[in-house]
Amino acid sequence: MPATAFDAIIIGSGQAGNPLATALAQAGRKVAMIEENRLGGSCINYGCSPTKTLIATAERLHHIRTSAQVAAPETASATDLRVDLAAAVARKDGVIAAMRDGIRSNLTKKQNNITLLEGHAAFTAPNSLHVALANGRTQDLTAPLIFINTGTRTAIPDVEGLADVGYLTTTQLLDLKELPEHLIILGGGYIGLEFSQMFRRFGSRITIIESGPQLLEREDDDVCRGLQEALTKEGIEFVMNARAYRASRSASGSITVSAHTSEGERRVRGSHLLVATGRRPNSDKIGLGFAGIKTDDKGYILVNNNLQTNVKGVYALGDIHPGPQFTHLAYDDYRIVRDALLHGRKRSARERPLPYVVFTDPPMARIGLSEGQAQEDKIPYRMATMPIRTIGRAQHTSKTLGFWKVLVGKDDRLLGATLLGPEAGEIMAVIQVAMAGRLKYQQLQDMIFAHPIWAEGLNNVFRDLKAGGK
Ligand SMILES: Cc1cc2nc3c(=O)[nH]c(=O)nc-3n(C[C@H](O)[C@H](O)[C@H](O)COP(=O)(O)OP(=O)(O)OC[C@H]3O[C@@H](n4cnc5c(N)ncnc54)[C@H](O)[C@@H]3O)c2cc1C
Ligand SMILES: NC(=O)c1ccc[n+]([C@@H]2O[C@H](COP(=O)([O-])OP(=O)(O)OC[C@H]3O[C@@H](n4cnc5c(N)ncnc54)[C@H](O)[C@@H]3O)[C@@H](O)[C@H]2O)c1
Repeated sequence: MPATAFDAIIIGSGQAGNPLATALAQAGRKVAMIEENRLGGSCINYGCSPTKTLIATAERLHHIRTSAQVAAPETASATDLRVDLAAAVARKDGVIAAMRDGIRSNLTKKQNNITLLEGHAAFTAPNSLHVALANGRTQDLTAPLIFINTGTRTAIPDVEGLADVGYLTTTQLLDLKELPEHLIILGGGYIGLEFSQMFRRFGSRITIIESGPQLLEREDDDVCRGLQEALTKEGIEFVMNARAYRASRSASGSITVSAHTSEGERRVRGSHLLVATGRRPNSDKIGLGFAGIKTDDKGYILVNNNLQTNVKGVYALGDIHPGPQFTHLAYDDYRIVRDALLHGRKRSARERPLPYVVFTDPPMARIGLSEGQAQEDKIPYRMATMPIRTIGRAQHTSKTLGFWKVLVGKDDRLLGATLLGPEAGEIMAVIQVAMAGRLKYQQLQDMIFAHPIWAEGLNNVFRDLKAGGK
């Protein structure tokens, strides 16, 4: 059969691809969207949304268990109260199914006229694709514009025996119906931390094995220490500086992970093992060689500031190109390409703010520079920290763990902030807006915030600014 010609083809129903398909179709382009798994990609099906939905269940359980902290009657002792994991997973499935249905209905809306193909796409030439459809058929397509939005999957580290012990990825853990008795987590990054607290609050014993000297390698030591202390208080165990080299399963079914650590040999035995040591790009099975599309040595597709690959008309959006991996950045990739193609407005993907939040309790949020980065880049700064417990709202709610850390430049404008504490992401957004508006710190210091909200802390956090970097 001859190839079907489109104006634009999108491979992967990710966070950039979905809105781009709609925008291009509404601008009159003939668009095809190809997805091999579930519409909505990782964020909706096995990333952000399912995780945060289950974290909400864990958080509610924690509130009930800790009700005595605010002198409310205790409804059950911490040891008695266990999650109904099957029900929690069913609730999560309902939430994400509704999101997925929303995407399907948008993509298949008659007036959008998007051709939705469910199957695996691979390049056969620079502007041609072959699709192995889920129904067993195949289809060839061509287009002058092709957008690769194929995302990532769990990277599996080189640990002897790992393949044989029946480890879990987050995708599998999110669907588990029976609570692990003791969950070992390989990796203390975003995923390791969020899942550790979720499953701890569900009632599992948790041990995190992390190869680095600190959690969250990009953050300042004091922030990582604060977060580790908070998680340790909830009973999460950490084995740091640990190089896992072997995994084995005993006849009774338990899993043992052996690791060399800075304090000697460690063996951790548990019932389940989650691998959360990073991601790898879904670029290995999409025929990049046939199109001549270049990648870095890890397989991430190289792009210029406008997200164009080295092949004319082919773009790479979202996690598949090198750089930080977040839904809000993938979505911004969509905006960059939409504006360039449909509105003649060019914006660089390199010059954009990078806000992010680790959804632990307390959460950790960051915008702009950390202290470590300011030092590394030799940027002059003044820095102040303020413990959460000094904020009125913290005292009212008994949520006193954490601190805020702010960096100010020579011109009194904000360079960055790292917040560890309740509603950290929301306060970070306030700071982000102040940075976008180029406000000086004194303006936040003197701003009237409603009493008694968390943001009131911004009146005080800059009080003890001191020159940093010495
Ligand atoms: C557990 C977890 C929690 C996360 N939590 C957060 C969070 O709280 N906040 C945040 O900002 N980010 C979070 N992320 C990261 C976030 O999910 C991603 O950054 C985001 O989804 C960007 O994805 P994308 O647009 O690059 O593609 P994706 O959403 O990954 O979509 C890629 C799609 O392409 C499809 N595909 C791949 N190859 C082919 C092919 N050859 N043919 C057809 N289809 C193909 C895949 O099936 C997939 O559906 C989390 C990630 C994980 C794993
Ligand atoms: N809240 C959020 O925004 C959120 C939540 C989850 C995931 N994500 C995204 O997903 C990405 C992947 O998350 P992740 O946690 O898998 O990766 P990560 O890169 O954040 O963390 C991986 C951790 O594993 C450690 N590690 C690597 N190899 C190891 C080994 N062999 N043994 C023990 N530890 C090892 C690393 O030192 C690192 O601390 C993140 O970078 C983030 O972009 C975001």
